[in-house]
Amino acid sequence: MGDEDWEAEIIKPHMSSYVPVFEEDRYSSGANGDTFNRTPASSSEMDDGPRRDHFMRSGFASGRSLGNRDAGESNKRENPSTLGAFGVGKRFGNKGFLNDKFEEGDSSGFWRGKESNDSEDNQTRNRGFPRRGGYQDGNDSEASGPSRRGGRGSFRGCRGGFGLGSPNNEFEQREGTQCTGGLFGSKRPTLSGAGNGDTYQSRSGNGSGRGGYKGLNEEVITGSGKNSWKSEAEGESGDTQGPKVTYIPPPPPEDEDSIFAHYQTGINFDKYDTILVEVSGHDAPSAILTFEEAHLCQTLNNNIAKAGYTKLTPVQKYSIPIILAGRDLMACAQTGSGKTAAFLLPILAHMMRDGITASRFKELQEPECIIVAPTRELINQIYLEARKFSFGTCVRAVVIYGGTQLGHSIRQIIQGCNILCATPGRLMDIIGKEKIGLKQVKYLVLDEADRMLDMGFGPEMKKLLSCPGMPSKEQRQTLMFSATFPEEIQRLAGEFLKSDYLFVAVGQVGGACRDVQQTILQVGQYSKREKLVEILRNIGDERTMVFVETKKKADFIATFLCQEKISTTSIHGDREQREREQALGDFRCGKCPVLVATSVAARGLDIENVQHVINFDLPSAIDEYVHRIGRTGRCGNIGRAVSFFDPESDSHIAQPLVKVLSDAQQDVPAWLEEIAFSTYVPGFSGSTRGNIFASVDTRKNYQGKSTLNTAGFSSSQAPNPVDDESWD
Ligand SMILES: Nc1ncnc2c1ncn2[C@@H]1O[C@H](COP(=O)(O)OP(=O)(O)OP(=O)(O)O)[C@@H](O)[C@H]1O
Repeated sequence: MGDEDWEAEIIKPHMSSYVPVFEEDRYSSGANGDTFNRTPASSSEMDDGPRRDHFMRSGFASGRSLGNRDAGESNKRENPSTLGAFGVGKRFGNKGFLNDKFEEGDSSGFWRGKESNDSEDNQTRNRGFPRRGGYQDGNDSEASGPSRRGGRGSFRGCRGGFGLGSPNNEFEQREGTQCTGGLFGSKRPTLSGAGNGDTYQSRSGNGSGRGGYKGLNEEVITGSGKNSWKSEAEGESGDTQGPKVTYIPPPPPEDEDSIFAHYQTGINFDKYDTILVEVSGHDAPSAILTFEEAHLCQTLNNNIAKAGYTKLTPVQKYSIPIILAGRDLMACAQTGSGKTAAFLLPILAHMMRDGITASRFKELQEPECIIVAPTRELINQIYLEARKFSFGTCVRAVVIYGGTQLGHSIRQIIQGCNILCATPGRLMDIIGKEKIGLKQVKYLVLDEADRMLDMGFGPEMKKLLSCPGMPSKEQRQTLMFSATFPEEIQRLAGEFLKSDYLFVAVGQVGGACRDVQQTILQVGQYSKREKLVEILRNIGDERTMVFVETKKKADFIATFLCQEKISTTSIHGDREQREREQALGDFRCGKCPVLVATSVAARGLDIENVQHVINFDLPSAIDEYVHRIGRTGRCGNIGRAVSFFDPESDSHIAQPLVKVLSDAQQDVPAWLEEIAFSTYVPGFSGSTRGNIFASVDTRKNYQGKSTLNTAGFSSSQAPNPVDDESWD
């Protein structure tokens, strides 16, 4: 299918065939083995350069060499300090790219209207304005950073934007209505996309394009429209304009086998011990080497054993004693290395020690612990972990998130709630409904903390902390975890933490997991689909996540792959929650071995046996790249990530990408280095949100020393006192 077909494809969505799954007559290459193409970029991978005009788009074969003669070569990086060479700043033959740049939506209208970026980060604002035919306007990037195609800078003004009246929450707030007090006084519909006129909404439901979805557990009711900034509560309870969400997620299985189901650690699990760990801040407790040293209660130890954990990961060795000692913590460790248990286990241990009694049925629940995460699927996963580790105790964990019936969330809570796992929008709604009181909160956890504090969720987090009853930071324990921690976000985080918080960095802050073999292929946008199909056919049935930059593209690529008889499903923010969960379920169980996803699935998701990640589109920010490829290569298992690099649109990421590859001791293609040189920016940060390569606790810029150790050996602490003034 040529690119000229894109518009036709999208304007006539495959309503009957969507959700795009082909189970029968499913393509099988028979290549279940290790047939993945790891050959460095060959000339055929290079000849997909930008086309001079639209006519040239027909047919994928008419590629043009980009003049990067060394594209077929790659350099094995032994020395991670490649970046020192960026000062050369020489230019290679890439400048022609710009001259015949093709604007993707020019003829199709698919991405027309660049100012109208409706990234999920931005939806709050964009949905405040009338839109027409969802496929004709705007870039619908879900990128967590500013969109690179057209949307660039569109919300830069929000940077560090605490206090802005216009929350830009990426995935969560989109479900509700809000912002009336902000820059954009309009409301958004409660159901994603439903009611905004997006023509393809109908694909998922009964064909009615406007608020027409009515699924098994859902109905759409138009509310009356009372003004309030609050996002979901009113929307879902019908107080405001917009449809009411009545989806009730199925309860998770209750049997012990399902609760403790887990996958095996991989061959590189023991190599975690060789990773350097840096602890900064003063009086850090020593790391522990074994679970026994944590002196957890018997029930917890039983649960740990049933979960298949026999050995601590580095982030657990350091974080568990720190949390047990009652200290605030910011911890940064590579994707898939066990951060969830690193905070859950000591919190549960404290709760058991404190003799938490089962909270009984009452209208207002006062949880001792609140955990927030940026996406619904992730918070649900954290909840399942909390349920697993608290099995057999009287600690009750509850999960609430957007896209589900508000009444269902309330019913879950009033049955008793010690640990509340929530997405921010739903949490604020429930607090607003006075179903949750904050007075008893002793532990506040921000998972994916850099995301939770950036311009998307930062304002919501601020609101949470200023809610009546929320204990001050001196009276609660605040814990932040992520695989990436841009400097700028670290500074913001200081506001939430006690001044003597500890910072644990396992390996390089913001570094990619070394168990993921990374390959970067130079592929022009019009050759991407062909290349994708080629790779997926080689992969066979191995589980693969394909990341694209926009929701519409996710639909399109999923449909395209189904047409190619590759069993595929998709997850993105314009899908109903029920569909999202179904898609994830189908992917998890292997029914659909290919999941096309936007950034909504980039962080935190822990899915067994994901062997490949393909970046069909590279993200706009390098931290996003690190999280995406971290969906594979988890817990010591080996994974592979292939990224299509289109010089026309991706050169901005070349430099940080080279650094991530070098640091992870991956091959760096010569052509990528050339592009990185030619786009050299002095003092580059690698992220739209500051330097993700903060190799250390940013306080060290002010205070001096920290401690460096390999995991498992306790550190000698002699750091200087923190400059309180900088943080409070
Ligand atoms: N000590 C351990 N022994 C065995 N398995 C473990 C251990 N710790 C964690 N795991 C498992 O490793 C997997 C990854 O853990 P987890 O999801 O907590 O990683 P993460 O560091 O939070 O990743 P991400 O940065 O992607 O969010 C999970 O399946 C978890 O159950």
